[in-house]
Amino acid sequence: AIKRVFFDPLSKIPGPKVAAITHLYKTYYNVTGGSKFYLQVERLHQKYGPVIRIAPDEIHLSDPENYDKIYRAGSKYSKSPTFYTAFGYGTAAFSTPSNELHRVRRAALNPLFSRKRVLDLEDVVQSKVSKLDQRLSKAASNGEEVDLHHGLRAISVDTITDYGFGRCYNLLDRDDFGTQFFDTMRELGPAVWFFQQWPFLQSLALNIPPWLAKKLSKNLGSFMQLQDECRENIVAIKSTLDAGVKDESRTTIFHQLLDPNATEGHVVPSVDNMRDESFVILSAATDTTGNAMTIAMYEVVANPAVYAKLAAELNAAFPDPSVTLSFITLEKLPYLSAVVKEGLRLSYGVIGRLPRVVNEPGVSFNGFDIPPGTNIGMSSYMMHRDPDHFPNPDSFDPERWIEPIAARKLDKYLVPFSKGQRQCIGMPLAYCEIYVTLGTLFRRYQTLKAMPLSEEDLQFEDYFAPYRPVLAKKFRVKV
Ligand code: HEM
Repeated sequence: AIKRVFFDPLSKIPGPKVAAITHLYKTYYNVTGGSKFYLQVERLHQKYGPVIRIAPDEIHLSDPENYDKIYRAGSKYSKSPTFYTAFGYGTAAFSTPSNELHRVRRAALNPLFSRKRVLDLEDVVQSKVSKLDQRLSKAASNGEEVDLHHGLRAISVDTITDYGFGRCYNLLDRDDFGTQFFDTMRELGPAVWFFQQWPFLQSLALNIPPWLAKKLSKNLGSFMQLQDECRENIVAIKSTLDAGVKDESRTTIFHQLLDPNATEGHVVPSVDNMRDESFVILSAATDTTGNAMTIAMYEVVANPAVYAKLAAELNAAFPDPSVTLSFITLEKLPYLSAVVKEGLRLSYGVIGRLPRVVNEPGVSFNGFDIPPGTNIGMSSYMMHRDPDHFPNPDSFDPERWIEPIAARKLDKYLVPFSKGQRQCIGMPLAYCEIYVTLGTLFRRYQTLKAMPLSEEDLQFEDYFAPYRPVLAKKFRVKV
């Protein structure tokens, strides 16, 4: 403890002494009180300034001008192994600390998630939105409420499983929009904080026999079942390809990864590695996109002036409410775009920090020298709420994005997808989903009423993606 506080190369970095001494400091905030370490980090910045020490080997920065120095194309910073290994996804593009391995894996997956490919497969997104539209229309006839919290998430899950895996989970067809799937993802969330603190727990958890896991928790059991089904899907695609049978199905991430010529240096991963890759993509696509759509829709419905302005813009662009609203037309609408940006700003993508490792010969931020090997991170939560760029940051205010020159300057500080080489690969798909969903639903439904939510209901807990508290009332509308 004395060494870490007084004789460590990070000793001069301000912060609480207990955080300098032990990782238990961050674990405490991560696992108690609903996982709100991101709020504690904000409080520490208010107290200690723009560079703070949040763990024996970890620094957090709040000055928005530093973001592009860490998260940029060609950055030599690599992902923090201690942070990302705890997700348990081995060599997946998301979690691998190695920039070299990441470059090859990412290059193999890129064609599937390019903007061109998204435009080619826009029908997949349109078909999911159309299902939710039908559910709303039916609810309108029956005078029922609709659970949009889960309905919007079901769009993300059905889109990625259809688009990426070629096997749609069809949550939009279920009466409750597949609530159990989301409960499962949420239940597994806190594990990552325990695994970071005590890595042996991760080895134990990964070696639990499936029969025991199913007995321990219904959600864990259903997660393992999803994994088994995913594995079977990969094996089936692999056998078809190995047998040289012409595969008529659409290219999936598995076709892409099974192709030894996918990109230079690509080595076909094992079936389990591919299953991990697909699960990481599924997790990455679900609550991030779901949160952005939920926040944007809730705020529009709760704010009559915003709702009226958006409806007027959509009515003018699409005089016939029954047509298919194309993504490329929707993304050109200035007010809808401002609503989308506010939805992304206040849903944060990943709410906590994205730790990277400082490489040789070290670096200096805001006058503090930081040695190589230190974990360093910033967060969209702090970026998106910086009052210098986003005055009154908690207010959902599309007007801040309307004046084009001011908006272009603000774009630099909007980082829900992060930036640089480890930026979200699903960004074009996410934009397509968000625009088509908001555009279609707000063109068709202009008198939605949100069931009231309290401040507690609207809090976020940090399980990498932000989650509403288990007991919070969720976003429901009366049509
Ligand atoms: C609004 C929606 C989304 C947001 C805000 C978002 C945000 C992010 C962020 C911040 C990262 C960087 C994480 C880090 O540095 O550790 C990331 C990475 C990633 N996201 Fe997304 N994401 C969204 C949707 C999606 C979708 C639809 C997919 C499906 C393909 C996806 C797949 C991924 C993957 C695979 C990575 C890892 C990329 C890499 O390291 O090369 N995301 N996302």
